[in-house]
Amino acid sequence: MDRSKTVHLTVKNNVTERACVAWRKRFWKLAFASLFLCGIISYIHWGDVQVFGRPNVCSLTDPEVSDSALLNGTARRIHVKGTSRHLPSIIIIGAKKCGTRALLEMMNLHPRIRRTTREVHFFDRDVNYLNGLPWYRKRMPFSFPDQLTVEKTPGYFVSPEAPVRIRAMNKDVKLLLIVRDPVIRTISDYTQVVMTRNQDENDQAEDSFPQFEDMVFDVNGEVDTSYKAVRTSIYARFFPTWLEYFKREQIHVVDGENLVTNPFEEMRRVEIFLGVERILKPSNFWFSEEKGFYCLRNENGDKCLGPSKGRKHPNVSKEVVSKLRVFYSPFNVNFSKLADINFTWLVSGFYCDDEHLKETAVVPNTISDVVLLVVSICSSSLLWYTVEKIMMRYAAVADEESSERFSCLWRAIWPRLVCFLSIVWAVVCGGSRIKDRRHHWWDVLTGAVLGFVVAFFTIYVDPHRSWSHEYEYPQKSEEVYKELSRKKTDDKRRNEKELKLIASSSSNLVCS
Ligand SMILES: Nc1ncnc2c1ncn2[C@@H]1O[C@H](COP(=O)(O)OS(=O)(=O)O)[C@@H](OP(=O)(O)O)[C@H]1O
Repeated sequence: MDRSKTVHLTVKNNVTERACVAWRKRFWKLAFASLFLCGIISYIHWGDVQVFGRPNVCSLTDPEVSDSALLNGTARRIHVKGTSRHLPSIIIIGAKKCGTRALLEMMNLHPRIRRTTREVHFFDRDVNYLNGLPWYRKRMPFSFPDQLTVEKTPGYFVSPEAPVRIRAMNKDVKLLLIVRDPVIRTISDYTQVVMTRNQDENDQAEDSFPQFEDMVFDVNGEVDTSYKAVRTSIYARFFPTWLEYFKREQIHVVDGENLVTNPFEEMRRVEIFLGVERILKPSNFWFSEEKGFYCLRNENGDKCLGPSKGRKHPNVSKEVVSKLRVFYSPFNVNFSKLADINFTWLVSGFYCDDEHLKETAVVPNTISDVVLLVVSICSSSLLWYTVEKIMMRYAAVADEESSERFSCLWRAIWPRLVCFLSIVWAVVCGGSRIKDRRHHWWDVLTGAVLGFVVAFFTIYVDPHRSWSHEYEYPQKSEEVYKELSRKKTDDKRRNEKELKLIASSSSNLVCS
């Protein structure tokens, strides 16, 4: 009897095992299919493809100047029926020499956006501001009601009055701030002044103007913060005022360095921030070897920025550059924290090839980062351990109930589903942190490695688990099955005995 029971149990276990394999296969098929579907949906949503509700670019014409006119520089003001001037709902506030013109022209490629051609200086110059909003509106381009007007004046960023004045006009306005490596920005600012001065003084020799070093350092050799070109690059000094008047979500910070090397990526972020259709494509940007920068392209032709954009910078010695980098380093870290962004060049990028700068680099929030790390490791291990215990318990219950489906669900499907969803969640979180520039990809990769190590040890310390990814407890379930069948046989015997007893006592009764 024992032998026949064992055979029966082995067959039963094999059947359960086979059913579980089928369920497992089904699960993976379903998981991969849903992952594939998610991939397609996110590609359509985030990628270069916009299948649903893609507006017809050709039907949206520039109401004021045709693109071809803009591209060949013969723009004339044409007032198309149904258009009017609107106060801007988007303003590029700066910073000067960070690529504000490039950003504006790239935005203008979008049919939903109309831009002013000139800097208006309304909010930073009293003489203009006193003219009132009607004066300001007159300087705006004609646009259709569904189009957004954008204005750029880099001087706003450093103006103490501009934030409060802009808020008084429209507290919901969307602001764009473009920043680049502060040292390069300072050199660019200096170059512009030198060039303009030399042009004004009938093209005198370049060295008639003080050298860069003489401008940025005072007589003691310290960085001269009274020099405007130096001051403007201290982004952390001006940004807090903007945060006083506007919510952080209202200000989009554009990476000026990335706009030079990867304009499509930066413009995609701008489109997302503005909530306009994603229309710009990589083909809207082409690299001009002659200019050394990306130029713009639309169906009407090509356009590069003028000669005042992308000027040749003077040679600045490595020592001067290093000294300036040390000076800007704490301000950069501060700005990075305030804006909650992490441009690689802003906090760490340039320290790599500069040995002595590595020592002076500010490491932000080291202690709180370590505490956070320990807390997160402990909590995730504990959570995982608890989840696994619950699943083990249910697997045992399922075994006891000897329900094949239930057993498969807890032993084969459920743990895999939890695992799979956790990994998908981690990947999506990591990806979005990189995308939003909250983390560098290197941080996310390190986090992932750390996660795997912690997961391995969590599993390793559990005495009931092996590193086999199998949530099956063969000895346990075998024992459970044996116990169960023993109990069943005993019950059956007891029943039979009781029945016999009842039968004999009832026959006795009848006979008597
Ligand atoms: N695509 C493209 N073409 C040309 N130039 C580009 C481009 N993208 C960014 N840049 C950089 O923009 C810098 C000028 O910045 P701004 O337009 O903000 O200058 S200004 O404040 O309006 O004077 C300018 O600085 P300089 O190189 O010092 O001239 C450029 O480096």
